[in-house]
Amino acid sequence: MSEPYIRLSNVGKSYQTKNGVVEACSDINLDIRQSEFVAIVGPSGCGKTTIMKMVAGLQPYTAGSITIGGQRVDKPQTDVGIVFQEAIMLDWRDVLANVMLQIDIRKMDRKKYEPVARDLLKATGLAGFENKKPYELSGGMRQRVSICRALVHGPNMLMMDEPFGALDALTREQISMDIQHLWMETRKTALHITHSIPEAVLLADRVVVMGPRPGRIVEIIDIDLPRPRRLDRLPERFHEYSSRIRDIFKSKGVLAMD
Ligand SMILES: Nc1ncnc2c1ncn2[C@@H]1O[C@H](COP(=O)(O)OP(=O)(O)OP(=O)(O)O)[C@@H](O)[C@H]1O
Repeated sequence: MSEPYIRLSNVGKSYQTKNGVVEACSDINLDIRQSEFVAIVGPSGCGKTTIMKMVAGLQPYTAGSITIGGQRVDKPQTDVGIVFQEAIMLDWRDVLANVMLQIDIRKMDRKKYEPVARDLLKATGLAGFENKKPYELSGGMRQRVSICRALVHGPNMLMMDEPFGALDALTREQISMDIQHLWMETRKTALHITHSIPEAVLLADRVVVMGPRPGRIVEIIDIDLPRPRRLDRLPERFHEYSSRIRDIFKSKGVLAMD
């Protein structure tokens, strides 16, 4: 087993607000190996987004330590692509130019990366849409553009914060499959935040299950299922993993079935 690439040791975060201190998460211990796909699933407000932002260096932590490749995270990380819930796009730029935004902001070589952007658009089913404007796309297509933009500069890490949250169920399913294929091709170290138990089990090597705020890790579950995982042929074990996670949420009072 390879050394951990991302390491969170006793990490905690408290926000200072005008109404006092909000403890978002505490005692977070998590090692993520290179090329591993880790999903974090947990109830609203348990600190999932906070954890992702702290790992990406976008939010300082107030306890513990985070290292990536042995280096302490104390500033925004450049070796990461992030996909947020809402596909934020510049309406005056076409699809290709929105993907290339990442390259422009980082002042990287346009000539070198434009073919990469085109390849990513092709891989996500957007060939032929390069010159469309964002407002001409569906929500799912816009989110695909965001995924391409997150990957175009070739980062080692891909972080996704409920990337399918605003999409309809069918589109969510399709994009989950797209993410799986992209990940299988690129083997980025992936951190995926979701409210959806089946989505976490479908995509991840390990699912981190969090309890309610202040969020703590309740359990980390290895998902031992071969890939590609197909939504139309989910094995019995897929449902067993999902039930196990649901049971954890029930035991923590997050889910009530009766
Ligand atoms: N910038 C901030 N200032 C103050 N409090 C914050 C800030 N960001 C988050 N919080 C609080 O920290 C807690 C955790 O928030 P966070 O967004 O990390 O949770 P989450 O699990 O991602 O939630 P959701 O699933 O609803 O997106 C919440 O109580 C939230 O109100």
